[in-house]
Amino acid sequence: MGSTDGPDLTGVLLRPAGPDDLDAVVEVHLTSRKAAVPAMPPMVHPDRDAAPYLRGRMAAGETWVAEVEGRVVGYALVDGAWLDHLYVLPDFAGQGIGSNLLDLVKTLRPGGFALWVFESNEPARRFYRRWGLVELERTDGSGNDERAPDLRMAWEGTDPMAYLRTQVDETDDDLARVLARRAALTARIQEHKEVPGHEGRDPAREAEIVERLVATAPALGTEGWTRILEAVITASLDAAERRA
Ligand SMILES: O=C(O)C(=O)C[C@]1(C(=O)O)C=C[C@@H](O)C=C1
Repeated sequence: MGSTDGPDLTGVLLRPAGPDDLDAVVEVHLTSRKAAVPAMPPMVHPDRDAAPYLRGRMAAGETWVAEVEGRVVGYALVDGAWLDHLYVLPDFAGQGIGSNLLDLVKTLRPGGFALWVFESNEPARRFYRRWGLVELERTDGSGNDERAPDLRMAWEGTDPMAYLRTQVDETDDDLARVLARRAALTARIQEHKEVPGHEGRDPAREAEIVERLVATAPALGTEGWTRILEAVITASLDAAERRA
């Protein structure tokens, strides 16, 4: 202990990882990840993939290790505004090492950060909630390798409004790209319709679309999705007519 490399929050040394730490990080990752089953779904990639994967992740982001008596027992990997990994060896769990790593990440990212946690991983969700993270978004798991429902949790940083507004802005940028793509398709469809444009609207087709939207994202409800689709289709048909 007593190194000046990084904060020493509880007598456990936290220090930035170097290339020589790869093997130890892989060991912590595999051991902790496997011990977390069944709270986490079983790993879908073979153990031999862990080293090249983690080498790449470590090169892209910042990794800090927790060391006890010269042994790496935990690590946190941050990339941009994402906490990609936070693992502590099971034998060293419950000693505050995870919360020390999390505290460190808060000092590294005072503007806030997010992470993905499996919905089934109650212990991890409880841990993050306890240290002030909030659940921002749920997915059905179709976007992760394990195909298991997960949640985006965030620490909203020292200025939560600024963090959340940045998140809204990024989401609006995504939305704009998706809606432009959709509007272009609506415009193309009009070229193939006997009665194109507003006059040729198809209420049955629109009801089907609403049903799918509700199934994909129930939070906004049938009423909400009906209004949104109405606005999207109206604006798209207007744009198609202006272009025609
Ligand atoms: O599918 C069609 O018939 C379309 O014209 C496309 C579209 C849409 O944008 O989704 C637009 C208007 C119709 O009422 C239904 C759907």
